[in-house]
Amino acid sequence: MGTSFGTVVVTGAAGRIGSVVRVGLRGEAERLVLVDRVGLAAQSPAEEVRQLDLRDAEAVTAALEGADAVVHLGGVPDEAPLPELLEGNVGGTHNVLEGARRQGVGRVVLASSNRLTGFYPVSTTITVEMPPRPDGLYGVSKVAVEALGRLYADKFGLSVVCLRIGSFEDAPTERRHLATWLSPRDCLGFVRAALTAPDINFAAVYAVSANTRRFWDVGAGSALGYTPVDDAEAFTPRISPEGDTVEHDLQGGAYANTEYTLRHL
Ligand SMILES: NC(=O)C1=CN([C@@H]2O[C@H](COP(=O)(O)OP(=O)(O)OC[C@H]3O[C@@H](n4cnc5c(N)ncnc54)[C@H](O)[C@@H]3O)[C@@H](O)[C@H]2O)C=CC1
Ligand SMILES: O=C(O)[C@H]1OC(=O)[C@H](O)[C@@H](O)[C@@H]1O
Repeated sequence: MGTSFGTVVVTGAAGRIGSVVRVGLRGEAERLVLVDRVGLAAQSPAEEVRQLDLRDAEAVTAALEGADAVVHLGGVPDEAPLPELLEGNVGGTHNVLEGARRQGVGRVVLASSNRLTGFYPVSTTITVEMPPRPDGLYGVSKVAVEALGRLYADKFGLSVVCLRIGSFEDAPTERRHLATWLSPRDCLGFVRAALTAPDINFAAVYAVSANTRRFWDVGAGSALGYTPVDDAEAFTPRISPEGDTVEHDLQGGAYANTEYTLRHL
């Protein structure tokens, strides 16, 4: 594949999703700037590493110099005390958006999460027009992430895509994943589409595989030009019903339990 993406900055590049995106965009991005607070080593001449904390606004702005796009994955990926979520996710995303505004970055892709609608019942099909019902404080932080994206799109004309990522796993391992799974291949498909879809001021899209049992309307996903290909249903025989100790009727499953948030207060 050719080098169609120009300079792409990936934050959280050392993480689970970042590692897959890094490899996936290798050879496709002319220059790949890998940002994380964890040390990384460049693995190709096209790669550059920036070890920094996303809470450091000046360092983030400097890392975005000359970027055509940023895929912002860095942050706290699950329930945590609110100050950590506010600093890491809300503050970190603000720094990325503000840096992108100052550096004239053409496209900002933000890692949002399905957990911002995790309190809806499993029987409801969710569209991106429906109001958030977060399953915890982490979900609340992602509501703020999307609101920041919208603000920077509306007020400053940035082009922002929020990917509401499902459960990113090599393969589904629990019953909830039969609805929420996002395969690595589909994850890359959504990220590539989020980087290249033309004429976007703001879009929020569920990034989920083509699961027979999915909870989310992916009509807007095809508006990005990507149709997912994997279906968790094929893994059903490998998933033991005993794996679930509680029957969950909320989309966030165990994440929506009262205790899950109380443990982090
Ligand atoms: N894994 C999943 O299924 C889902 C992930 N997401 C979101 O996708 C993004 C990536 O998730 P994962 O790869 O699973 O998480 P991860 O924890 O594996 O990776 C996050 C990376 O961000 C870095 N990071 C965290 N705070 C930082 C800071 N202040 N400064 C610099 N680097 C920092 C960490 O060092 C880590 O390498 C997160 O924003 C998460 O909320 C959303 C929905 C589902
Ligand atoms: O909903 C899910 O399964 C996933 O959602 C997320 O946002 C989290 O980052 C991830 O740790 C969960 O596994």
